[in-house]
Amino acid sequence: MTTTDHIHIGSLPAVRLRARDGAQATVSLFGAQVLSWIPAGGKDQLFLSKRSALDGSKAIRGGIPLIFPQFSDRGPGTRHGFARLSHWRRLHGDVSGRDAMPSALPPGSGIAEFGLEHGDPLGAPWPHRFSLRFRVGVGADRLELSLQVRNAGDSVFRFSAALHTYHGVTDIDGVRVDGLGGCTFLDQTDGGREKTQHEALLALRGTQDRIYPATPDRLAMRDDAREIIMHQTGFTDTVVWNPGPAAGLSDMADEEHRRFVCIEPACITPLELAPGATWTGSHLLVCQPLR
Ligand SMILES: O=P(O)(O)OC[C@H]1O[C@@H](O)[C@H](O)[C@@H](O)[C@@H]1O
Repeated sequence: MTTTDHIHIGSLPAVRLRARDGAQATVSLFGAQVLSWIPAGGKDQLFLSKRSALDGSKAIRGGIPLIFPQFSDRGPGTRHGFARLSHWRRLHGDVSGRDAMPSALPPGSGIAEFGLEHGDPLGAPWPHRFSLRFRVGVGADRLELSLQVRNAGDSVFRFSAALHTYHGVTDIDGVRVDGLGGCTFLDQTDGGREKTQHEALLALRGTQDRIYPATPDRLAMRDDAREIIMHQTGFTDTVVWNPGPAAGLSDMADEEHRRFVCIEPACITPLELAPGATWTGSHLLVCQPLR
């Protein structure tokens, strides 16, 4: 049986989805942020900082923050957009067939959909009429995420979007990212300079903040215990971020930077959306234990 429990994480209302095979995901309504993903028979794959605010006073540090409509400080609005700071609604009804992407989830998966519209409190400062739908599905070894952006107004708007996934790892030194060899990237730690990644496997050393435009739609992240295969559609770019030891983030404990790497499917250069048009970006994560 699939179940959905309404729970609280800190003081934030959240939904826990449980698939028939025991796989589960927890999604905070604050930000529609996935905070935990446990594949069937496995353990949590996501990092959540011990020092994260969990009361809606600021963005949650960990899980999968949903970035919209601005990436980082690349625009006049809220850093990384208002979606991660907004209170979303759980949408009811049949959500299984609505998505543009064919689902790779097995029968008996847990699925829920969340919505945010213009006019919702924090969306108000953005002067465009929009409708966001975020679908989360979990089952077996996989987590499937799909973000739909609709222009509900009568003029074109531009937006960026990303799924800022914090992959939990045993230790950052043992992490390798596969699939970005030969790709160019903008090195955010070096004034945004364009460089090429010559090595086939990316090792994470010190501070890393890279935007890879036009990435392959399949990447993999490996640490000592498992491999996470990532597929993205709609999202054209990938961001790889780890703050390193010197970042001094107030919502992260000492040494916690060693426990995650962010690999983010993204559209950094703003996309244009015509009135009535819809854009969909999807992300599929598959967890494979290493033998
Ligand atoms: O601290 P924030 O706002 O969650 O941002 C975290 C990081 O997010 C990454 O996506 C950016 O590339 C980094 O530059 C940024 O530091």
